[in-house]
Amino acid sequence: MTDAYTNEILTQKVDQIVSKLVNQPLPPIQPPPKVPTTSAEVASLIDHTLLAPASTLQEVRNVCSEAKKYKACTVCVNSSMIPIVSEELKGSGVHPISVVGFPFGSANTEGKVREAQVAVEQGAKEIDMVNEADISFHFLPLCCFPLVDFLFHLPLPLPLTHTYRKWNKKKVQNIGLLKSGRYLEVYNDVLEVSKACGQATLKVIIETSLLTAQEIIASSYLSCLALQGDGFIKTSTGYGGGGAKADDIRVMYEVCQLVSKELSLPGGRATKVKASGGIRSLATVREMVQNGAQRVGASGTSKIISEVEGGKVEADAGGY
Ligand SMILES: O=C[C@H](O)COP(=O)(O)O
Repeated sequence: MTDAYTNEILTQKVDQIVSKLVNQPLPPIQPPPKVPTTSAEVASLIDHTLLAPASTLQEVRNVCSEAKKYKACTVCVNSSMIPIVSEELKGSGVHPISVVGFPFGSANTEGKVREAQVAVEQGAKEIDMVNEADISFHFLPLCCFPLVDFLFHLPLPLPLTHTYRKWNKKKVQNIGLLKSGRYLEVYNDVLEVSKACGQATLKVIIETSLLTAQEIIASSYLSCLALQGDGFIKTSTGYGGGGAKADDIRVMYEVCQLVSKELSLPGGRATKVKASGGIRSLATVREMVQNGAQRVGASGTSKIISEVEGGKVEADAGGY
């Protein structure tokens, strides 16, 4: 936990960056990122992923073999599979990744911390955690005083609180309960897991498909503040009903750059962006990179690599 921020401070900071970025078309990144062309370049960006709940040990072994064959960056699996993946990848230069709090992010922080610690002890070199996907976007000044906000949300048959609740529900951008202290919770959720990761790289999945444009900015911002220029923010679990979109990647990249400036990080060090969810073609990989992604999560790596090797660039069939 940190005493650097309070909910009020974070609410003000989130409101500022949201009003700066939301619905503002962003220019292409300058200088343009290098777009991968060879299979080695594409593979070096890819976290080869197998997160299906019914994945067998043999399927996990197959994914490890494919990743070694392609020279993928990593293999991304559920935490229970880390021991076998660490064994399969030993000495290969391909790193094991464990997801944490997957796929909904609604596990408590203590549970995510412990899951990350064990996965790192068992060989995970990167952790992909799911952040609190349900953040609420406060519009009303009353929300800045959590106690008042809490009292007003009690289901009391009072016209004033009833009106406030109705209005707030309309105002609240997101599903899920309006809970006071939410921004601080989201921030501390990432901070505590990042401490547990030690030298392992932490990526924070914000589940863009569940969030409004404002919330994508807010969740990216809170995660970047906690990551302090390290690690990645990542679009999707692949289980949230939608996947990576170029516009989302671009704005996430912009948030990473703005936080780097806000924290005056040396050499402009900034948290990176990982695109994941529904990426099934080389064209989509390239589009994500052009918009700021420096890592791609995909279960369809074989198809993407065969496109590169076969020289055939298929139109994107769309991942969802
Ligand atoms: O980390 C999440 C996965 O990369 C989702 O990817 P997928 O839609 O290619 O299965």
